[in-house]
Amino acid sequence: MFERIDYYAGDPILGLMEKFLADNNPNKVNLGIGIYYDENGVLPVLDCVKTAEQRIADPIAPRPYLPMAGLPGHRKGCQELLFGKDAQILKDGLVATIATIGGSGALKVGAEFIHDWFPQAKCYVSDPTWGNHIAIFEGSDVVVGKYPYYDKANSSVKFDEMIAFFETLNKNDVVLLHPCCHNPTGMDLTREQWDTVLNVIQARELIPFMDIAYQGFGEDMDSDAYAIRKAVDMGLPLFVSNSFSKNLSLYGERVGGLSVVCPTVDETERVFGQLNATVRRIYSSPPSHGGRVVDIVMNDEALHEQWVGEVYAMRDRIKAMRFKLKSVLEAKIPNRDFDYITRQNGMFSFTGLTPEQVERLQSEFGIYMVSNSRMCVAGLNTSNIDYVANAMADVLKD
Ligand SMILES: Cc1[nH+]cc(COP(=O)(O)O)c(/C=N/[C@@H](CC(=O)O)C(=O)O)c1O
Repeated sequence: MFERIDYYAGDPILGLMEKFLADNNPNKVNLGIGIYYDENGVLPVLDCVKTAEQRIADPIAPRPYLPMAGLPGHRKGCQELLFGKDAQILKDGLVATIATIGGSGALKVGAEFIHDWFPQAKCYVSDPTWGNHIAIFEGSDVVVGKYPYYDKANSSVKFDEMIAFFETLNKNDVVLLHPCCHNPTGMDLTREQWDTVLNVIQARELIPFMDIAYQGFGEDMDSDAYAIRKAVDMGLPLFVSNSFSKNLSLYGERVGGLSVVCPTVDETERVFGQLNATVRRIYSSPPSHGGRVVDIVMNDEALHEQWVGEVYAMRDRIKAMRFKLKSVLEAKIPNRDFDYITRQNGMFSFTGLTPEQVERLQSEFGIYMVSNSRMCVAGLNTSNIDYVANAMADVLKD
């Protein structure tokens, strides 16, 4: 009956987690999946979340279905985080926002929407990008292409090639963009470059789809949303998927959002309705527990302020690890350029190690990176960074 079903090769990121957990090496270090670990190598529960959880736990409340679009407070939290608390488009009711099952759920609903209502549209992702971008859009029968993005030789962005490529695209083609903290390269665009990108998108009448999964880990909450808000200022139609997995450290609660900025209130109503219809036919409604945590933290002024401070503390620890790793590697291999480590932004560093070198780190040292050489810098801490740097120096020297 099922003998013709293909074996699943596993996910290059999630599969790595399983291998890491099964590894008995006492010195093993997990630099694979994009998860923030604290200085003690522990996945934190944020203090603002602890308070929210206590409010949810007492008094304990029933767990009815949520609306298809999720809790209004979750949706409002997404909108104010992405567009700014006083954004005119929010006052004018021009944003259709649903709470989703993480950023992945947001991308899936967005991909289904594009397939259903823009059937001729192709979706172009950066080369390289987060692998699941391709799987999610292809899984919704959207044709996926790649736009030039990362220059491995110079650890930089192929900006001119990227723009030239966008100039060849057709009206309503979707371009999937990382507003900050690019995954997997960590290489972000400057504000001037974003302005140029958005001008080309406007001129070619492309559809920008911005996936922001690390807001607050780059510069700050508002700066990290520059591209989003600039697109709004330009009056562009815009899709934004966001994730609270990393910046609320709520990975397993599956909380995110999908927002669509529309030209008129009528179009907003139409889009919002179809987003709801799409949710209903995929997973019906989002999870309530995580949604309530988001609602409480995002809408309680004191908790929101505490949350921002906790995100910036995570951001700053990652930045400190970048500088430390760079200095240790420079000391060990003086003739090699490690500037990329501190030029890159957010949770990831694209180390440029070869697949063989990545494999040696794993097999000989128990250090896990994604096979494309992406390192989750948040897995580093003062206890393991010398071990990691020494191992990297060893494999780089041979
Ligand atoms: C750019 C991006 N977008 C969306 C997601 C999905 O987030 P979620 O809210 O958990 O559904 C992730 C997760 N990335 C990390 C984990 C994963 O691969 O699922 C990663 O790149 O390691 C991203 O890196």
